[in-house]
Amino acid sequence: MESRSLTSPTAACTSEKAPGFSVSLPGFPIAPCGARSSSTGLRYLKASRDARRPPPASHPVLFYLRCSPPYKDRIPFATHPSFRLDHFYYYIIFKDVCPEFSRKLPTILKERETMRIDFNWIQELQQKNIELQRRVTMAPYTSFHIGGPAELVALPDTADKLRACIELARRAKIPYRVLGQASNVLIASAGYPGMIILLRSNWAGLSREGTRLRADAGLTIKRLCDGAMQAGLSGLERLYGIPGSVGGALHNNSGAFGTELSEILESAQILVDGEEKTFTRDQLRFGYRSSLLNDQNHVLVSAVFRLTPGCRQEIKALMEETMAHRTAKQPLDYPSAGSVFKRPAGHYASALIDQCGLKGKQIGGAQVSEKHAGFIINRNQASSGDVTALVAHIQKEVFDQTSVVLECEIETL
Ligand SMILES: NC(=O)C1=CN([C@@H]2O[C@H](COP(=O)(O)OP(=O)(O)OC[C@H]3O[C@@H](n4cnc5c(N)ncnc54)[C@H](OP(=O)(O)O)[C@@H]3O)[C@@H](O)[C@H]2O)C=CC1
Ligand SMILES: C=C(O[C@H]1[C@H](O)[C@@H](CO)O[C@H](OP(=O)(O)OP(=O)(O)OC[C@H]2O[C@@H](n3ccc(=O)[nH]c3=O)[C@H](O)[C@@H]2O)[C@@H]1NC(C)=O)C(=O)O
Repeated sequence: MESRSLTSPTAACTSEKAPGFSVSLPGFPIAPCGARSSSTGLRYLKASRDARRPPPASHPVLFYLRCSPPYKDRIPFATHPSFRLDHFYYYIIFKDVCPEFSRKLPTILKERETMRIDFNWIQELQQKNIELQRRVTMAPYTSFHIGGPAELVALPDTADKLRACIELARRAKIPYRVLGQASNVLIASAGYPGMIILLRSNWAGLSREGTRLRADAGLTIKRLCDGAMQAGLSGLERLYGIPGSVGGALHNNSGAFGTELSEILESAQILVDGEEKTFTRDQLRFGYRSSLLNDQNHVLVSAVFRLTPGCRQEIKALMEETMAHRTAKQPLDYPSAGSVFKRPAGHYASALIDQCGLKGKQIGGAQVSEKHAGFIINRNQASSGDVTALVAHIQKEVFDQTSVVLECEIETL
């Protein structure tokens, strides 16, 4: 009975990405998240991060652990001060498959009672006056309106603070992501087990130097375009309406209507392993929806765009035309993350999806837009699972019917 209950969830475990840290209890090394320990003979199930319910009474659960503080009082043992706060997963350990652990647990708990809970990393950030929020539901921060709680959201407003967030996350082995407008990401409904560093209005300066504009990474593309228009500077008209930030847009070399943002980039200030460096456009190795910023060690701080003098009225008119075109073609009245798939060589993903008869296809609350097949819209309280199931369905159908592999443009966290 118990071994049956272990079988299928184990498969689910292995399919999940290992976030790069592990739980360790003295004397009982537990394998990194997403894997099963066999060398110690300790078998365990890494439960869904959604698993906030106590396990059913029929399960001989010895130990049910989730280490992040907000829920620890709901879960037996997790309240025990012996567990470090450097991991965020639930572990269900079954008594029968782990008699040795069961026997040693009281000793382990006693040993660890003397250990200090490691809140230090959060305190260190607080001491630097970095704005922090705990257990933030991410859905309202995303263009998809999907996403469960992130353990920590940090809103640094200086380069030193940004550096401190990244350094601490690395030192404490906490997963982290730098996000802008979160318009190109799908955040798991179960939440993000680490720190989201948000660069938004806290990081959104814009200044003019002749025909150049210097923009901070968190500035929205809309504000950048508005700034250019007001300064009578041309070059950004076709990018008007792109929903992201300068950082996110350069990260994936965003483009629309035949223009890519990188085309007008002159240089960029980038944090590389804690050190701020200046990169020229060529050094950033821009490609279709890719750049050097795809490497997580490179975080854009600010960018300088070289524009050309133009007529303010004409620039404004072209921006309005671009926006009207977008509104006519794209389902902007529903939450989405824009194009879900990159254009495969020689094809348009949207056209292939359309040809395969997938417009309107719905799984749960997620639907292939009837207006533009390249978009998945959050039609009705979609979960991240609805979206990923629909993505998989589209990829399979398109491959079966056309032999073309569709690669995701959106990033899943
Ligand atoms: N053309 C269109 O109509 C649409 C286009 N998009 C595109 O997606 C872009 C996403 O922008 P945005 O919403 O702000 O991005 P997101 O917040 O969605 O982040 C997307 C990725 O960009 C990276 N990123 C964000 N900020 C930085 C930074 N300062 N330095 C380095 N990497 C960064 C992150 O990488 P990591 O995880 O490694 O930290 C993240 O994975 C838009 O600007 C647009 O280009 C989206 C929707 C529609
Ligand atoms: C929305 C995004 O960017 C968009 C950008 O707004 C638009 C406009 O320039 O061009 C790209 O979309 P796209 O590849 O779907 O381009 P579109 O011009 O809209 O459509 C391409 C082709 O597919 C056809 N098409 C489109 C939608 C549809 O339902 N059916 C269909 O057959 C169109 O007729 C056209 O012949 C960008 N996407 C990618 C992955 O390159 C984004 O990156 O998130």
